[in-house]
Amino acid sequence: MATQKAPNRVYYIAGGYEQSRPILTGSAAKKTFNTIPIVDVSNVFSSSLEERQAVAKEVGRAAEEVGFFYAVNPPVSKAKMDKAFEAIKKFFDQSDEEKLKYHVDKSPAVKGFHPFDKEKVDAARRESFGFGNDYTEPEQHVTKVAPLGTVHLNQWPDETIPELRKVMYEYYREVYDFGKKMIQIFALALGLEENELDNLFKYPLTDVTVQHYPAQAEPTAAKEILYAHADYGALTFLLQNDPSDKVPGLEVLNANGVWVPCPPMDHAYVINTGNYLEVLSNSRFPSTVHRVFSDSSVPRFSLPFFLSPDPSAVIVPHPRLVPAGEKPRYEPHDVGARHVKGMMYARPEHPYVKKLAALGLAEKDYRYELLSQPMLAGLAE
Ligand SMILES: O=C(O)CCC(=O)C(=O)O
Ligand SMILES: [Fe+2]
Repeated sequence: MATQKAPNRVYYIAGGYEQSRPILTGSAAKKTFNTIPIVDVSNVFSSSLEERQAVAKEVGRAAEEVGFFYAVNPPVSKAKMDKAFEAIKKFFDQSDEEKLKYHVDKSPAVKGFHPFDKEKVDAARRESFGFGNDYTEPEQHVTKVAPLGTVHLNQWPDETIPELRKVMYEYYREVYDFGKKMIQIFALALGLEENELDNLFKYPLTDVTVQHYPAQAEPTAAKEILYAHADYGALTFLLQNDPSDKVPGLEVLNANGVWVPCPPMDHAYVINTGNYLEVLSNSRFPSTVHRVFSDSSVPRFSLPFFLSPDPSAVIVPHPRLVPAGEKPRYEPHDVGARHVKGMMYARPEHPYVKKLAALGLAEKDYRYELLSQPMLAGLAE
């Protein structure tokens, strides 16, 4: 974080770096969004290409102008969304001792429970529980069976809250299918063939990271409880608290440096494009900056599903989206290598990261199997 911040600029983290932009007012203000668009996605699985194209057109407009939209009528069961929230609340309600049994330090891919950061007393307070792609789990065998030598990445409280794994997977399977379908919708939105991006998302990296921002005993002025950032993956599908809880929170930054509220909407997703789609689209679909801003007078839960390309994929601006005679705006992004690098940067104290660092590998040799198949990487237990 920079020490000196100019009052007329907004600061955020994007692409792993702190960046900033001016707050533009009066005649300097640009034409930009002031609300989050709403797209009815009930036709994404329609058998009619025309109907899917119609959704894609609206998605494309929202992605280009805002980078965020509410997806109403998604093909994911409302009851499954509700059950996922209920079970996860039960998880967070447990004692610290119980929750710490699933500490992210115990997973080579940093899945599990992430406690409050005790050192940052005055900063944003949130704890989280995450799981994602782990093809050793039978629940994911419909997608892929892990090759020999793959270790468990996820951690589940099967003994204390057996329903957590069950309901999370019931939810996951639906949001996963929706996510893959949305990749096709985004392909159409970019003027590509519907299945043209599918080979980049065959066995994608996924993360469901449930966030819990507890209510604070002492009321404070509203502040950033999740720092301003742009998402790293391809697409994020966010569910927030039940809107009847009246918990505001998410805010999206427009081109004038103004924060636009994006409060919960009943059983609707907030979908936003992350860095990989920004690269793929040669910046037509920006990865828009957002934050969580709240006075923390009420607890807040959020349930994002992060979809990234396959760890073996290398993402480049699609050749048909780079104007003739121009250079692509981005260098190739090696998904697996970036994932490992990002983890090593963000979690230098993680026991597994320390082992990895001790190997002294060159960044070009980073690959996802270093996490999922440590034996093959020479990191046998
Ligand atoms: O908690 C939220 O609603 C936002 C979460 C988010 O932006 C993120 O984890 O990237
Ligand atoms: Fe985010």
